[in-house]
Amino acid sequence: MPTASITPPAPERDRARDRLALSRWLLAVAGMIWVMVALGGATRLTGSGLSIMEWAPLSGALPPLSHAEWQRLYDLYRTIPQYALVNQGFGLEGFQRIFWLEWVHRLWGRLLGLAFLLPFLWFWVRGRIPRPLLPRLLLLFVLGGLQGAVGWFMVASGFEADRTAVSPYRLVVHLSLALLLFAAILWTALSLRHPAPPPLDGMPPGRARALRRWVHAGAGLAVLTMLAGGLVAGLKAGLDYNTFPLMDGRLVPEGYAALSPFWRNLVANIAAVQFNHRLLATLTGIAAAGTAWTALAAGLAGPARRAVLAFPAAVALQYALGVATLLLVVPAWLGTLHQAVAVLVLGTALAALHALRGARAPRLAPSGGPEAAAAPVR
Ligand code: HEM
Repeated sequence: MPTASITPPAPERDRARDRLALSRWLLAVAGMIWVMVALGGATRLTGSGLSIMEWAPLSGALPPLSHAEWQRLYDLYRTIPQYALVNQGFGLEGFQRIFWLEWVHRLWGRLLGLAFLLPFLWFWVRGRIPRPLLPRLLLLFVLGGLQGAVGWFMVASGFEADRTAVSPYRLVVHLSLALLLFAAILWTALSLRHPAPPPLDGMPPGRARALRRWVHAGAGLAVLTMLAGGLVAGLKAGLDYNTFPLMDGRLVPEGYAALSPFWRNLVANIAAVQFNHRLLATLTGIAAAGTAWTALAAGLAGPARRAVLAFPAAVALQYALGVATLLLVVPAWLGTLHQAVAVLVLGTALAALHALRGARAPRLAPSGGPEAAAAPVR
């Protein structure tokens, strides 16, 4: 196994260059995760997710190359309830239509693994990865592999008797791990690129801390909204109550507490799950508005201003997309867009928090200087 001792440690002045190169690589990986989430949404919404009934991490990289192989996969698919209950008799052509998206989704996952592993090994062998960063990168790689396994665990739930879709809970786990990976990789990339927080010019410390609290609240609420959104998607709850803001003429739907014990409503009751998603989204919107108001009123300027204001803008867009998705009864393209923009919301929240690190601690070395380049990656 290669070690950092193969190449002598990079001289001090090269560290900033290494950090930039590492950050570019990780940003590209984060971008690929974003595409992966969008592909996952499209796969789910076009009913393609259960079309490949085998987990073959290596040999599955090749699509079926002969008629016999297509027929074999189609015959396998015909054994599951989704075929009998949803796609009965749609023929080999119909099967091929749903096959490709799932195949591309899995292929993209393999490419993502390579886009992480190969540059990682290259940087490592050349001694360009700061030592404290190594365990984090290794952990991220393991988590990425785990995500593949969780994906299969989720898909396998869709083959069970009487099921025509995957388990909503496994879907939420799969979505959560994707968001966690995206967040960790983006944060690491930002910390490599900007080891020191940007100055919060002209902002009194009290105001800066208040702003940071708003963004924190907004980011936490946005994450909860996303998890609730995963349940809405998993239970296909977007196909009911297609009015806004009322649900069946009421602000809180009548069947909110229909299940017993009560906690089951939070995860298994379509009315409650959809209402909770709307409520959390609205609270996220309020925190985002508070963020924008505080930043503008305090006259936040420079790069921190751009980073902070991008968050409320992304939330506003996502809110509007959510309402449109609901009113139009979840067309696949719009549902996919809503899922993809959720990642944008998370990304902008993290970028805003990253830009506001200076609000919680005294400033470190000036951005880009040698001391900054040697700073630990947080
Ligand atoms: C901050 C605002 C919002 C965020 C971050 C957000 C996030 C999400 C996420 C992550 C999903 C799940 C995607 C998946 O796992 O497949 C989702 C699904 C959904 N959201 Fe939102 N959402 C927001 C606002 C809204 C609003 C305001 C509405 C409607 C009133 C809405 C309606 C829906 C619907 C109907 C689905 C299910 C779509 C499907 O089946 O693909 N969302 N949302």
